[in-house]
Amino acid sequence: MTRPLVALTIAGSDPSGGAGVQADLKTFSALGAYGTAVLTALTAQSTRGVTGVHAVPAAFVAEQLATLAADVRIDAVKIGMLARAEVVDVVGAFLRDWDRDGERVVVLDPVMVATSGDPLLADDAVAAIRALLPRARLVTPNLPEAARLLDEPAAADVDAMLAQAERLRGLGSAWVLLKGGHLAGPSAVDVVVGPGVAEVLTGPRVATRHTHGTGCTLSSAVAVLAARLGDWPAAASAAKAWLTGALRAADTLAVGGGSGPVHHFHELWPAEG
Ligand SMILES: Nc1ncnc2c1ncn2[C@@H]1O[C@H](COP(=O)(O)OP(=O)(O)O)[C@@H](O)[C@H]1O
Ligand SMILES: Cc1ncc(COP(=O)(O)O)c(N)n1
Repeated sequence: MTRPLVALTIAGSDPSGGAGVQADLKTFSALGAYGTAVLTALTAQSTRGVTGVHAVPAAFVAEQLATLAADVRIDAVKIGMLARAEVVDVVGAFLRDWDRDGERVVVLDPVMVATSGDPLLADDAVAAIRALLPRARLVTPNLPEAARLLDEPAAADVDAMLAQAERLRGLGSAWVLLKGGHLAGPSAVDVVVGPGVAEVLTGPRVATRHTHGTGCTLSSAVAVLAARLGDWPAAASAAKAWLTGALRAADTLAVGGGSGPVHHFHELWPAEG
């Protein structure tokens, strides 16, 4: 049997299990990768929203990364909520060392605001995230995050998304997956752009309010699939198709009274009853 890929998430905790590190580890597991995790922040969070954020001291994030990387060979890194500029800088320093040649699988989801609208990144940390972009191979903003990184109004259609994704590449990552989940319409449209590539990924919009953690889940899936397939557009489109399945099965989970999680194990668990 071949050795499973080892994936690392550097992200925050969501106790409700739908987003953050919990979503990332479920995604890695569902896709057949071994999951490791470095915690950057604790949130007090449910499907209804975030009531508090407790950041991990930056020096202790650095210690977690150093201890892990000294022992475990990591095939793919996904970065999510970083909470504060000091933590962003620590992750940048880690990547400078771990990814000296700039050729490893590094996916950065520039998490700024939860689905519920609660802030997950300090206002003064956006500049630090911008400075981290060149350390990632792929960046996966949603529409408000892309607008904030570029200091522009949010894209309102697919042409504007393609143009913004290309401008985001100018900030330093070779590939950008700009997610259009926030655009209304019968489809959920994302775009992926990279060297000589501009693709529109169109999927059906699933009629569910259980979209908590879709961004975390997608970026983790792309990280695993990119390490496996060695191809960013193929990884993005396979990850989106898998996420659509997780959204289709989301209502069966019925976790919490707000915007609940997607079903990460939709391909593995038998239906109950
Ligand atoms: N109702 C839905 N049906 C199908 N796909 C969706 C739906 N909502 C979001 N998506 C997809 O989920 C992913 C995350 O999208 P988005 O909501 O834009 O990001 P975030 O969770 O970071 O805010 C994207 O691939 C998007 O197209
Ligand atoms: C700890 C943590 N990290 C990230 C998100 C963003 O979630 P989404 O994937 O819905 O944008 C979250 N709600 N909580």
